[in-house]
Amino acid sequence: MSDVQGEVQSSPSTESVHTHVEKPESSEEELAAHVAQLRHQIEEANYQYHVQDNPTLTDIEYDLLLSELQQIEREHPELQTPDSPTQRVGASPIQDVPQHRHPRPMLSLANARSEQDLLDWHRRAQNILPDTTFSYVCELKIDGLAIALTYDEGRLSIGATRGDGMIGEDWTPNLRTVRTVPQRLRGEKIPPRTEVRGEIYMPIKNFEQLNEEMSDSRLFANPRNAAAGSLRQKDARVTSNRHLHFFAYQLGYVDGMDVRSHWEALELLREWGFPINPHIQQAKDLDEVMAYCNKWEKERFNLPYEIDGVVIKINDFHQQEELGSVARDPRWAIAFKYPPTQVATQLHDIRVNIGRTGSVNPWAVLEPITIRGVTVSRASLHNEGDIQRKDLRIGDWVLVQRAGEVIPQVVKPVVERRTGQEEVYSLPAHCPLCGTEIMRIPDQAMAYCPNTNCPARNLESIIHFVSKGAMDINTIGEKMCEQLADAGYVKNVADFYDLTHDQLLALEGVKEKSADNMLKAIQESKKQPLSRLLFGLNIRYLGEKAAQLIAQAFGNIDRLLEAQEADIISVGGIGPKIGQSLYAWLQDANNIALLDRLRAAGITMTEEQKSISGPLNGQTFLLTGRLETMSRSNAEEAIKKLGGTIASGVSKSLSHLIVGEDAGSKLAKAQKAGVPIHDEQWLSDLLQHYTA
Ligand SMILES: NC(=O)c1ccc[n+]([C@@H]2O[C@H](COP(=O)([O-])OP(=O)(O)OC[C@H]3O[C@@H](n4cnc5c(N)ncnc54)[C@H](O)[C@@H]3O)[C@@H](O)[C@H]2O)c1
Ligand SMILES: [Zn+2]
Repeated sequence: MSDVQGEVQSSPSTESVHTHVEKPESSEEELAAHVAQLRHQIEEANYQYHVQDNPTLTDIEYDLLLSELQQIEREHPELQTPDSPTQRVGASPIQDVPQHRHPRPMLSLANARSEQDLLDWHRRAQNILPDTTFSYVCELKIDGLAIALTYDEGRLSIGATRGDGMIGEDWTPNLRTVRTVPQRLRGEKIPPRTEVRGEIYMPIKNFEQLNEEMSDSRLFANPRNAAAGSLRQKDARVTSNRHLHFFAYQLGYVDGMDVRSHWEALELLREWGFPINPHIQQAKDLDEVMAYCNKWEKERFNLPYEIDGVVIKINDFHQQEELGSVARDPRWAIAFKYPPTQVATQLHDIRVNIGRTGSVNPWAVLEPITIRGVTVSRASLHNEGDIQRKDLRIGDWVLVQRAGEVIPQVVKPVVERRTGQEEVYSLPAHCPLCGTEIMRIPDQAMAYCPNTNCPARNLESIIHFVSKGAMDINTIGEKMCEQLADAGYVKNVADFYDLTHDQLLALEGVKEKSADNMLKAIQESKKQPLSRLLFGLNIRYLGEKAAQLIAQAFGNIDRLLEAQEADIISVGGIGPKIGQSLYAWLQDANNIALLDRLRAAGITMTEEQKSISGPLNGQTFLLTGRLETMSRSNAEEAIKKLGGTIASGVSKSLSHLIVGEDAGSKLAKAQKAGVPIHDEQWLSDLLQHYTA
């Protein structure tokens, strides 16, 4: 029951997963049977969604079923029943949690999906209250779950979920663990009793973290389910660790105080210490409402939490009361819903491609679907570990998400839709391009084709070498790289510098002029600094930023080649993963040979040291011998951070020579040149002085 996401789902009856139900011949009996079936499906979906926090349909599929039922009931009022899901909200509370009867029902919201729907809503209100001008409050529709908090004499006494709208589940101890739910009201005006409503939600970041810690069938589909599943836990300590947040958006009721409008109520809630969403705005007409809806449709992906639409409320409480409600929705409010970011589709196959560092990258072949106006037929699957963690099987129905990010992601399988025919996937044992055995690194989710001459890898790596952030040889594009690789002229990146005019002319479609331009750009690229070269060399994990940090820290390739693994890892911003990978790359004889060829070709292998302004500006330092309390590269970095420069050798202009154990010839040279000489203690005092 309550520790819902820990439960294995019981498989629902199969008809609950077919969303398209054949409408029978319109004989009365058959229509009644159809209605019964629709209701059964909707009830089942409600149970999975509201009680198990684990939807088996997407919202679109659910909404289609519900609106079909609503339409039939409108056309055939004789088929309406008070217990139809069109008349009720959510799902009944579960039995073994204390129940709370809401003094005022907690309703749902009617949906609008277009401007026309909003105009219709407005017209219906206007028909009931002719000659009335409405003003509105626009709010983000936070995708979480609604709760009602009761305060007696200003103290939180009950916290309950919406349940079926009449009776909710009492989760007071768990709600007390949510830090943004006030235990006591602040301020002067404390009523004897009041009820405040709002949304419990989980920020996207925390949702993603939580899902990373979860496994396979326990994955949450979205932050909404994660919030609901995390609140409804038997053990309040679990809830407490789940990073739930709260926004208040409604005054349920208040005893002994006169509040006239929703806007006034929000002000009061703020005074009492409730978190109120900062983006709530008043609107004087539907144009302003529409502008708000349009604005947030685009900007919603920059929010730290998910919203699925905008809620528009008629501001005046008196008007609200006169409008009242119909079935499960108030007439004075409406939800403007955005197109969904998640859609369910079938996973037909999993394929892999080989990246420029040899990484094996699996991707999903999907039954094409449209998400937010774009047809999606493939999605990234990150790596094998991710596929296993999510327990994705070929043939599965999967939830695919296209939210802020451009590349669609497979969120999770819809386990309830499995037929038993699905196949567990494992990566090919051999590289699909060169046949080399795929290598796995223990403790890392990644798999690699270790063949440095793998055609896929070669092509990708030479494409990367000429690309913009790397050597920027802009007259050579992807297509040309393919031609050069196919012709056998470029087998590794050093081959670019041996290309001849005649070779280029021999390629299809290459004329004098373009051959000239290519050679010129290749020539130019020799001036690129060390950081560009390092980034261009396709060293696993070494991105653009890391390459810059390394080049800044070591200044030239020789010092980098001399460095120990620990020296590399100790560079600020470089972790052990990058450090180990770079160090291993630099030890490999093939790579050293490659660097030698590049050096012989005349490529710049130094980095101009960025001058940082600081107290040591204008002073040059040289360190020699072994230091006791810090590594040499750490010390050098600290000096540079304070604006000092590291010299490349002893000269008269050197400001300080720092001498450690077993200092060599530099010491003698410095003594001769009359350079000030200091020990390690002097340096650490100096650094301490400026950094303390
Ligand atoms: N996938 C499924 O199987 C399945 C099953 C049941 C329900 N659903 C989804 O749930 C929807 C129905 O759920 P519902 O009845 O909660 O309606 P709703 O989510 O469309 O709207 C009502 C809810 O909006 C929330 N809300 C967020 N911000 C708000 C604000 N500022 N002011 C007021 N309310 C705010 C509240 O929680 C409120 O209860 C369906 O449209 C469907 O998308 C899906
Ligand atoms: Zn290969």
